[in-house]
Amino acid sequence: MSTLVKICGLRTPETVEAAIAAGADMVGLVFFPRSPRNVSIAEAKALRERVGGRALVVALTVDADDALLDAIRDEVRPDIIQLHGHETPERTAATKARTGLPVMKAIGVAEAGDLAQVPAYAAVSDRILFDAKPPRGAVLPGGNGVAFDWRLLAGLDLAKPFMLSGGLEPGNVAEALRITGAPGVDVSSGVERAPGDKDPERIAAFVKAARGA
Ligand SMILES: O=C(O)c1ccccc1NCC(=O)[C@H](O)[C@H](O)COP(=O)(O)O
Repeated sequence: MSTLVKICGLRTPETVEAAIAAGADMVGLVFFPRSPRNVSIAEAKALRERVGGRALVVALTVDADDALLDAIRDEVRPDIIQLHGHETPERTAATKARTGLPVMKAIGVAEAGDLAQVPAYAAVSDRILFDAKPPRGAVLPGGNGVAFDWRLLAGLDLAKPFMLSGGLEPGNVAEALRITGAPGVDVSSGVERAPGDKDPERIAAFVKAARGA
């Protein structure tokens, strides 16, 4: 089966079009004001309308309150909510129930022990996203361009679909897929010229490399 590809942190119509033209399955919109990839509700709504049904729209939130979740659900109408903060399994389940949308919970990985929490989240999530834990002192909980040891996921037996992220780029995604056997990959920094500035050529190269793996 073809590898699922998510391009995260898109902010402009041009880069949304580049991701779709490259064949991305999912486009991620970041709702986190401290991120250089942050979008307002109004900007996200316009991007969402542009995407139409050509890709799945993922709304990325970080410990969002109910008001923000409601605004995203009602105005942006994403296909999936990504939870990238310290949401507990209970909060993850409540978010799914409140929004009525599939939920993808991000789990930060640095060592094998970090995987102990996976069953609790897999029970209440539709999909798991394995990402590198942010480096000490990082401002962002994700989108840091840092990889973790992919061998930690080798042989993973998970009843839910999952995606791999963290430090992926056109030049290493095939190797990451070979080691992890992940059914999907997610990238942000690895397809940028600078934080928040996506490069259409790198987006195309990334999708091609992931699909060729
Ligand atoms: O990308 C951001 O700015 C961001 C901000 C706050 C929370 C999460 C964020 N990104 C999460 C993602 O899904 C990224 O695609 C993932 O962490 C991989 O990022 P990268 O290592 O830069 O490819």
